[in-house]
Amino acid sequence: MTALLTVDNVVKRYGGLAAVDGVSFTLDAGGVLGLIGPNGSGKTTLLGVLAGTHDPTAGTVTLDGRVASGRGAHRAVRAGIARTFQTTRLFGTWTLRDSLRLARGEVKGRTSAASDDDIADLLGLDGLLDRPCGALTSAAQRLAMIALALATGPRVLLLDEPAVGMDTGESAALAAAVRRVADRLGVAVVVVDHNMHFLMPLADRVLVMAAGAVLAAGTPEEIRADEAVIASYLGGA
Ligand SMILES: Nc1ncnc2c1ncn2[C@@H]1O[C@H](COP(=O)(O)OP(=O)(O)OP(=O)(O)O)[C@@H](O)[C@H]1O
Repeated sequence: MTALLTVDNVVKRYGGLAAVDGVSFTLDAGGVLGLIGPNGSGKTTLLGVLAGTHDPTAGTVTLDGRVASGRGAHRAVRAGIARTFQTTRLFGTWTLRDSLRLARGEVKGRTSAASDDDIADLLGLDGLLDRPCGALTSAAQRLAMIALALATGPRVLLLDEPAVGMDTGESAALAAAVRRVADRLGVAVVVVDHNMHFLMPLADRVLVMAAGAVLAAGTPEEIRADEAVIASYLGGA
């Protein structure tokens, strides 16, 4: 079986600095890849290349065999790659339902087959569709950002620190929601987060970055036992 997403030797340079330095991995439909590493190791830059906002200096990202990288964010979303950001971006006075309508109309020729109610159900936001986004808790606002990304009908979902600021219960609910999205919609998920209690039980595989390169890749169990990873990043986590 060919992978849904193939990242092949991606490099992103800023002058003399290789923020991403030859990263390769594949991801199947319904798979969840955790992306971890110290501050400045290149995780956000790599997400930017996947999302089309950053042109790679070298290498390619292909979705179902078609090159998706280096063509801008809009074309990446149209191809089926959607992302969320570290900060929430919602109109406070708009309801979640109105926001979903806007998100569905944003990408010509691409919308989710799942209804607003289906998306809300998957994410544990049922009952909140008609509330103004500004009245939602910050955890619900983070889930609402994922709902907007899902409204564009992505095949690949990129999540940039979705659990930041969440307590243990909230991050466990988020992990369960992301798992449902992967399992039921068959969406491939790449998730960056520093919260190992959230990420390790959620991810099928984990990629550890250090200074732009891949330090280690494997199952969460393999990564937890990897001495180089423990020394450089995980410590006692
Ligand atoms: N636009 C830019 N111009 C120059 N250097 C940049 C730019 N964006 C990122 N960098 C540098 O690239 C490296 C990787 O940064 P990046 O933000 O991708 O790391 P990160 O792993 O996401 O960090 P964090 O965990 O803090 O979010 C850092 O050294 C950063 O300073």
